[in-house]
Amino acid sequence: MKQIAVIGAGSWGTVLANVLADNGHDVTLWARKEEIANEINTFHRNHAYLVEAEFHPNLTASSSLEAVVKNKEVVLFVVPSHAMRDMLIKIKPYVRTDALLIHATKGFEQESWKRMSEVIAEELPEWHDKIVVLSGPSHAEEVIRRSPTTVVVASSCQDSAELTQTIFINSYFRVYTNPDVVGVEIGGALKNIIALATGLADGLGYGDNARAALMTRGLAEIARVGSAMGAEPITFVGLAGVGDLIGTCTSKHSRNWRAGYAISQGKSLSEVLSEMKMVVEGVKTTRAGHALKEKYNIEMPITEQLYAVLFQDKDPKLAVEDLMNRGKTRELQEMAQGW
Ligand SMILES: NC(=O)C1=CN([C@@H]2O[C@H](COP(=O)(O)OP(=O)(O)OC[C@H]3O[C@@H](n4cnc5c(N)ncnc54)[C@H](O)[C@@H]3O)[C@@H](O)[C@H]2O)C=CC1
Ligand SMILES: O=C(CO)COP(=O)(O)O
Repeated sequence: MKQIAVIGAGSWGTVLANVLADNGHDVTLWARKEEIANEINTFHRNHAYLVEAEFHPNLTASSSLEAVVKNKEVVLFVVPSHAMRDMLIKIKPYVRTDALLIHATKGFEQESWKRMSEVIAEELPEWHDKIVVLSGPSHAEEVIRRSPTTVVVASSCQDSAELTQTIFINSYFRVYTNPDVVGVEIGGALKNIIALATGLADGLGYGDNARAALMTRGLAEIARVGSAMGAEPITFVGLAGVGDLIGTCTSKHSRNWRAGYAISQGKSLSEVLSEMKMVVEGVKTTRAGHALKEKYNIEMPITEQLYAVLFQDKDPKLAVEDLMNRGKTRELQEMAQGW
């Protein structure tokens, strides 16, 4: 049994905390709002994020970072990417020197375009080679029902990856290890761009062929930029790549898919974001993907078109036309750039 702190009481943080509590660990969840902590402690519920779920009684919550993090053997970060650095700065004084650090955030830091483990390593350098990332096709709404789910945990430290696997794995939550931190983080983050694009295409009524095209050609983009950034290409055919693309681009649970769908129905990006109570990482990640494409001089046509739709008012139908009318391409030669 481990003493575990979970930072972030949104949908994913709460559900991961509940998996750990199911596994017999003593789990304390940090909630930004005191009323959410009180609701979890009193009613074992967090209705703002998970309407019907009732949590394991071993799961308690607090809005005091010090109380949550101090003396904990494991600290799990599940805040949106834009909040990661700020949270790290705040918890730094309380983290035990031998704590296992895990994050489950899918995104990049804005402007620096750093991966989340790079941000953690900058703020907590003693952990630079031991950080673990948890990713894969895992919608909170299904994990809370204990529906069979598979995820991957990546770390350059095999012991840390295996310890994370051991504390999370159970009969509904199967955990694989992978040493490729870069690939797992990039796959998990960039699939949100493709999920947004798929929501748009579905909303425009383009159908199954277009969705399959976006997912497959999206994977090629992810593999190309991922390889350039040092990922193992084979990771992208695993859970953090193909797995999460399928899970997100075909799911109505996906906030990214739903945001894309809403934009296809004529809503502006700011309307969509203000109506959605939960984080839509793919919007900021489209900016990151666009910047990475420039930095590594890589072709990412879907990312480029989505960027134009989201931030330059391009008509989504015209974006699809432009994708379809690109120059002729040789599939194998082009795919080989990523694999
Ligand atoms: N919801 C899901 O099914 C999954 C989510 N993820 C990833 O997990 C991360 C968190 O997502 P969710 O829990 O779904 O988001 P959410 O929108 O449900 O909750 C976000 C949480 O972060 C807190 N928060 C927001 N801004 C903050 C700030 N500036 N400082 C501190 N706390 C802040 C909110 O109060 C809330 O508790 C994202 O990177 C997401 O991509 C990954 C896999 C599955
Ligand atoms: O990453 C996720 C599932 O694996 C969650 O995706 P959304 O943020 O689009 O809901």
